[in-house]
Parts: sequence; structure tokens; C-alpha cells
Amino acid sequence: MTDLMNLRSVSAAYGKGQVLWDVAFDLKAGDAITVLGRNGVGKTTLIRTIMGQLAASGGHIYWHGDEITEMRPHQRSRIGIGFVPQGRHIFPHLTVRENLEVGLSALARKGFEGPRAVPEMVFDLFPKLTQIAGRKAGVLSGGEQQQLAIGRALAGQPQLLLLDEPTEGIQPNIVQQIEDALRRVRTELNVAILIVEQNLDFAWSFADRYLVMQRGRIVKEGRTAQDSADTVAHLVHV
Ligand SMILES: Nc1ncnc2c1ncn2[C@@H]1O[C@H](COP(=O)(O)OP(=O)(O)OP(=O)(O)O)[C@@H](O)[C@H]1O
Repeated sequence: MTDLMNLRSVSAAYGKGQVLWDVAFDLKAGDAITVLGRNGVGKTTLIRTIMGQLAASGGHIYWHGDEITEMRPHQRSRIGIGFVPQGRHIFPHLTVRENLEVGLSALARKGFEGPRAVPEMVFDLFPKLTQIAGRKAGVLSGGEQQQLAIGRALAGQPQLLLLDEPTEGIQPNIVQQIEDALRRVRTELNVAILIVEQNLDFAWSFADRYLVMQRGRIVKEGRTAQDSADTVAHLVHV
């Protein structure tokens, strides 16, 4: 079986300032991987490069074995890459349901015969969204907005979900609900999940594999079941 995604020697830059160097890793269906590192090491840049919001300045990105390095972000979302950006970026003046419907645009794949309504699975994973479906997203708590942002990405039925610091500023009981939901996304839907995180406990508990970045490079990687979180804490915490 071909991998879901492969990164080969990927680099990225903002103008002349190179931020990513030689990043390489593979993802399979249903994988859960976390990208760790201090502020400013390039984690968000990596996720934006995978999503195509920032063009790779070198290297190659493959999806099911096909090169997508030059593909535009909306096309990447149509082939099955979902993105929950840092800060969530929900539409405050739209209702919860309308925000979720925005996520359906990713289903406009050529020949895709999928549903044209938000899949029930999204409400099943986040029951709170059913209760607040008619409310304007701008008035929701941070935890509700995060559930909405994840639900919106899932409405597009991705095969890979990219999440940038999903636990940032969220109270612990909601973090637990998000973790439980993401676990189900993986096991029940076989969606691969890549999470950029500062919360080492959450990252270790959720992910099977970890990558640690320093100054735009992957400096350490491994399996969370084999290594203790203490072995990377000094590379992650300031
Ligand atoms: N739009 C931009 N233009 C220029 N430089 C940028 C831009 N965005 C990020 N950078 C720089 O790129 C480097 C990596 O930033 P990035 O946001 O990817 O790091 P990060 O590891 O995600 O950090 P954080 O945890 O703070 O989000 C930093 O030096 C940052 O200042």
C-alpha cells in the first residue's frame, strides 16, 4: 500500500529568509503524529507548507504517491487534506451550522458523490455543536470554537487532518473532549492526524509518533510508546 503522504527534503522561506530545511517524513492512513518544538522553530510554517498556503522553496510533497508540491491550497483540501489553523479562523458572523457548511466546499471534488449536508458524524463527535447550531460563532467560548473549527474541517471528509495548536487557551475538560473526538476520528474513520503542539502531555498521550523541530529542521523523531516525554521536554519547553 502506498503511503498517504511523503515529504522529501522540503524547504520553505518567507522572502529570502529560509525557515524550513530538509524536512522529510512519511504518513500512513490513520497515523497520529505530533510536531513539537519551541516558539518560532517553524512548526506553523511546516503545516502551512503541507497545506500549500506557503509554496515549498525546495523538495517534494507526495500524496498517495503523486507529487502535489505545486498544488494550490483549495485543491489540496479537495483531495482530502483538512486544516484547523491556529486561532481557529471561524467566521464570527455566521452561525455554527453555516460555518460547518463552509467545510463542505472541500467536497467539490471531481466526480465526488458525497452528501451535500454536514455529515451526522460531526455532530456525533461534538454533540455540543447540535445544541448551539443556530448560534453565531463569534459568541462561542474558545473550546466551542475549537470544536467548531475541527468539525468544519471534518465536514470536508479529509483523509489527513492538520491541527495547529488545538489545545491553546482551552480549558482542560474541553481538551479531554477534543482528544477523545480526535481518537475516534482516527480509529473509526481511519483519518491520519498531524498535530502541532506546545502541550507535551496532550501530544504524548494522543500521538503514536513525534517529530521535534529546532531552527527549521527535524532534530529528533520516534515513537511515544518507546520514549518518555522527558527525553524531549528540554527541546520543547523554553
Ligand atoms: N509571514 C511571515 N513572514 C516572515 N517571517 C515569518 C512569517 N511567519 C513566520 N515567520 C518566521 O518564521 C519562523 C518560524 O515561524 P513559525 O510560526 O513557523 O514557528 P512556530 O514553531 O510555529 O512558532 P509558534 O509556536 O510561535 O507558532 C519565525 O522566525 C517567524 O518569525
